[in-house]
Amino acid sequence: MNQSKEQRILNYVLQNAVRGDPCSVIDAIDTYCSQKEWAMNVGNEKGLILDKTVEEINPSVALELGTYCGYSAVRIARLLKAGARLLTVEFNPEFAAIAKQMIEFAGVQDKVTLIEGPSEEIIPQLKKKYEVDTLDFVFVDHWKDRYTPDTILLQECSLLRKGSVLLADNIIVPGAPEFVNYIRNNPRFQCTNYPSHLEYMKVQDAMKKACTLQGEHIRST
Ligand SMILES: O=C(NCCCOCn1ccc2cnccc21)c1cc(-c2ccc(F)cc2)cc(O)c1O
Ligand SMILES: [Mg+2]
Repeated sequence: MNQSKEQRILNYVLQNAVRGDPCSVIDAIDTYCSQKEWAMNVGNEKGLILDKTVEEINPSVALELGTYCGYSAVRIARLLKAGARLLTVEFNPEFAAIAKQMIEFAGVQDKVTLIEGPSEEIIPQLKKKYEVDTLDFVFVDHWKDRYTPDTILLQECSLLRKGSVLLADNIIVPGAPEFVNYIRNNPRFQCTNYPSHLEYMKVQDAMKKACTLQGEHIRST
């Protein structure tokens, strides 16, 4: 049975990166995916936008929707302060298995909880099963038609507070038009656009940051 692309990416990292060195893992994935086989990691250009957003927020509790091979989980986790944690959700079991090995090789496993399953099932479990109060940061990078329903679900589950920040990948390619429409017209969010390029390509893409202006509050009247 021949190997999957994701297995080849992991093998390349195991042979070319340094165990316990997250930056070498990130660089190895970017090298492989720009020279050998394209893959849907956020990549280095958008990765720098992700880094700056994480450093700005310095989150204690972060959520990622869409782990894939673990590239952005490693990117986020390497920047987290002692005691801070990242919960990352992956729907595809094969991808989750690859990501688990990637995260462990990078040495960030103590900061990362990898959860396998659909976001619409996992999000309502975060408070009770995963002992989350509210989320400081959410990186949204899963099915593009789930960006809006899951942003609504996060609010319904009282997981967003005043100041919680969402960062969404792929605003242009593959695109998340209904999310752009939803978040732009929602007074609860303050948005910022970050034009960039599709990972490893010269194609235009963008990320959108949405800051929550008001969290869960008792509805007056
Ligand atoms: O599709 C993409 N990502 C999503 C993966 C599935 O996510 C499924 N998934 C992961 C957790 C999770 C939790 N609940 C439900 C579904 C859940 C994605 C696609 C492209 C892309 C751009 C150009 C192309 F020609 C082809 C592809 C680029 C990206 O950066 C992406 O992120
Ligand atoms: Mg993406």
